[in-house]
Amino acid sequence: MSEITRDVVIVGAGAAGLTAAHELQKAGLSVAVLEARDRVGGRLWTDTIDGAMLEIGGQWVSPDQEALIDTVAELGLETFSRYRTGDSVYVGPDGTVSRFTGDVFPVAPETERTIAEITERLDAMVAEIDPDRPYAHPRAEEWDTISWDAWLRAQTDDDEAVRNLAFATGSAMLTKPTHAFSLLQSLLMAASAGSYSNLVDADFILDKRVVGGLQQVPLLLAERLGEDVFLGQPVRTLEWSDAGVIARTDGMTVRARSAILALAPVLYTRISFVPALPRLQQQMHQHLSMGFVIKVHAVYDRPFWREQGLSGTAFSPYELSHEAYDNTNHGDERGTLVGFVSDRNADDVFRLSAEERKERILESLSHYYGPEAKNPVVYYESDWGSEEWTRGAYAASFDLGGLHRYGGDLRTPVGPIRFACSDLAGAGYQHVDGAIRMGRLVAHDIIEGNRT
Ligand SMILES: Cc1cc2nc3c(=O)[nH]c(=O)nc-3n(C[C@H](O)[C@H](O)[C@H](O)COP(=O)(O)OP(=O)(O)OC[C@H]3O[C@@H](n4cnc5c(N)ncnc54)[C@H](O)[C@@H]3O)c2cc1C
Repeated sequence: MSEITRDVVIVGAGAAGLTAAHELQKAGLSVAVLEARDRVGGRLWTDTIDGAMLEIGGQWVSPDQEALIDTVAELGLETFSRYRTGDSVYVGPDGTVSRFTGDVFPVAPETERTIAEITERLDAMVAEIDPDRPYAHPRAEEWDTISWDAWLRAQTDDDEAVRNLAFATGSAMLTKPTHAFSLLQSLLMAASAGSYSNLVDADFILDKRVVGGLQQVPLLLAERLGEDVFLGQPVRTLEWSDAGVIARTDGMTVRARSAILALAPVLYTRISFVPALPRLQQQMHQHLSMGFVIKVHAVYDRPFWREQGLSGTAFSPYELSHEAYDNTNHGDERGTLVGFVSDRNADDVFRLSAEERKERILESLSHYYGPEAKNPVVYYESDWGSEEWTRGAYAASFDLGGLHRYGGDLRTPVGPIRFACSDLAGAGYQHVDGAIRMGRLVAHDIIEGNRT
């Protein structure tokens, strides 16, 4: 059992924790980062599976994600654009496959008009939301007590319009059924990316990737921190008082003046707090839950869809894989498709055998790209729901009514304990950018506190 003393102990070596640690160290404070897994990066994980480099976790960088863009540049990493030459594909309610360009789905003119009108309304509402304080909007309570689905259905009885509008923040982002979260939560998701229109624009939100993989961000940050990062050290107990904290793992004890909890909020309950966290936090944390999505990787000997003039971008709220993209690695001759199976669809396919699940998912991809999609040379499903130290994907959000009730308290420190995670962010919410912003924010709070 080793025992060390530092200024700050950071629990979790994801993008948020490592950013915080790095900022604190630059300011001259000593840190220890305790990580449960035997690797750094958390929800960033680049690995080689059957000879193919895959982004098992987060990968895309969009132009509004300035904190991530700065970090990527500062670490000397290069980016490349997602392949997007050619037509996108949309599968309609009766299974009809249509090609289109731009970000307007090829639906009937009346449905298109309805989608455009509601999008305009949503953009206006999103413009009024401060992503750091969505709960402060004068209509926060009203908007937080109606589900995203119910609000959309109150705007129009055009089911195809509702499904297309719903999935941008539903299956594609919060990855929960649209009856399970509020309109306000949906507006926050959009506000965190600048507007609802930005969120539905795949060319914006899924713009660039990092050559060699996004996990290099945490790997390089950890390299700078050197021996201050301790792997395989799940924090079991956190004793706290005004005098400081004592974090205990199975093999280590770290005494520090402050602690940063840089883990998904659904995992706070895995730590025994001594004394217990205040009533408010104990209640609030129960109203946050993880979304659930399977990220499916299918690698082919060549990007065959490009030969048919397809960009690889494909959408359908009626398909098992509601969206899919060309995810070919930089400079790779092989072609990779990435598809996503979200919320209840993910539940359903995980009830099948692995073989049946693969068959169903590839069948869905073949509706977009043709029968060749059924025969990848490498097939892999990112299954974050089974990861003990994450328990879902992409991130956590409040259940219906939780955001206006608890949002204002989410980041409030408890004694010497601060909270940082992408799931608590405003701008960049649920994204790596948000994790970096939160890491910087809590680090600067501690640095400022030290000066006064
Ligand atoms: C499949 C998938 C695809 C995604 N795609 C994108 C994308 O394209 N672009 C994008 O920007 N974002 C994407 N995201 C989201 C993004 O990856 C996350 O928002 C971000 O990486 C979260 O960083 P974090 O540091 O806040 O949390 P995490 O990465 O979850 O880090 C928390 C760390 O804490 C550790 N930990 C937990 N409990 C303990 C404990 N008791 N003791 C010690 N350590 C503990 C965990 O092991 C983990 O390493 C995706 C996520 C997933 C899962």
